[in-house]
Amino acid sequence: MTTERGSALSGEDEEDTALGYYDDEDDLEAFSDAELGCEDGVFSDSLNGEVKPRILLMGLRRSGKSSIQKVVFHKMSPNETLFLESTNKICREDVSSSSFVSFQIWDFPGQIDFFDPTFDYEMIFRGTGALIFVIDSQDDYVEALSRLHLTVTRAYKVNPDINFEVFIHKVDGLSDDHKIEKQRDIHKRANDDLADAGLERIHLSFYLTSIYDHSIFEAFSKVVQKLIPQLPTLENLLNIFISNSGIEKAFLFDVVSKIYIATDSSPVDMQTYELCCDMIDVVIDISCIYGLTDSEGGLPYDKESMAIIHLNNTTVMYLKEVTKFLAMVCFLRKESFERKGLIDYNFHCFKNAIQEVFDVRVKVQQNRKLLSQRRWSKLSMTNGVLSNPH
Ligand SMILES: Nc1nc2c(ncn2[C@@H]2O[C@H](COP(=O)(O)OP(=O)(O)OP(=O)(O)O)[C@@H](O)[C@H]2O)c(=O)[nH]1
Repeated sequence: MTTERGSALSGEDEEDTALGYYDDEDDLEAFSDAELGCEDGVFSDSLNGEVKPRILLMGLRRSGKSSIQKVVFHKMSPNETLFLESTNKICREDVSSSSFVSFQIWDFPGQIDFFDPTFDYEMIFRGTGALIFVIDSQDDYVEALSRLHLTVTRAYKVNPDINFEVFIHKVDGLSDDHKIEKQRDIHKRANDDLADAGLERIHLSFYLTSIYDHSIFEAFSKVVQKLIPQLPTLENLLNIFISNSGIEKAFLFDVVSKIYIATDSSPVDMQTYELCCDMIDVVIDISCIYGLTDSEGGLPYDKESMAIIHLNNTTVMYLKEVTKFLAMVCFLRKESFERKGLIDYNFHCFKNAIQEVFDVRVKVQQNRKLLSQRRWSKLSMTNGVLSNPH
């Protein structure tokens, strides 16, 4: 049973948790509701009370599901995905890298049959936070659309709270006009199918993605953000921070996956996001080469990690460590950076506030843990009495 791995990853204080990207392959039939600890819309490890949203990766064969997972969470280079073998069973992976980024990804084989009576799709959808359906935009997508419709309607019946996310994938081979055209067509057809079935209330979100640029990271960021209950608080804190520090834009990044878990309320443009990703790469690469002593392993990122980059258009990029796996990346004008003391003081207050949000989360988890332990011991007592009446 794999929940032990989940427990090992998610200790009481996740800040102490080792970088937690784990591979785990299991036959779905091996799971039961009780073992997985399914609750409404989320996965809860029955022993440690950790609640992890589940993200499903679905779509036709060769649409690019495993490549997405490998590129975003395993730092695989896009070219290497050419050699990935077809997935033939469900692969489950725990992603628990930072205080706020903690979820499970289930990668499904393309040929899975929902109507197979041995396939317990109700159990799977009941524990799901987001369903990502990947459509290969370079292929004929008629079959993918009918599959999308089937999957979404089935899932919605079981769990109307699932976020449905459609990745129109492999758009690297398309011109800009062609991309927009494809998105419009897929959007229209998918929503028409739902309307014909009287299911207009199902909301589908669409993203143009490719593993060959940052679009896949940006799309994944948006999917993950919807699953972070503290998101409004984080956004609010960022808004307060930037308005008091003369900063134009600030992102809170998970440094391992380069998923941004929050940003202030001004709009995000792709170029800014790409610059942030590049800056994180530079910091990690330089630290890897010059920052690690021989005895150290793991991520070369700590309390001292910070970087300042002056761009040639009078913009300054400022990166600072927030927690073991989170970094703040800010954009500001050269003039505003002259008040670095004020920015650092405000950043200090921001960091404390984040810590408080995190403490509340830990408390909730501890309470949940106590509750589930009590339930667990009650259950084993009852079983003991039943099986051993003497
Ligand atoms: N051009 C392009 N090719 C991609 C992209 N993403 C994945 N691919 C390629 O698509 C092929 C199939 O990718 P996989 O990740 O194995 O697809 P899958 O959906 O997991 O396939 P199954 O395991 O059979 O369900 C590979 O050759 C990838 O290199 C992309 O964004 N652009």
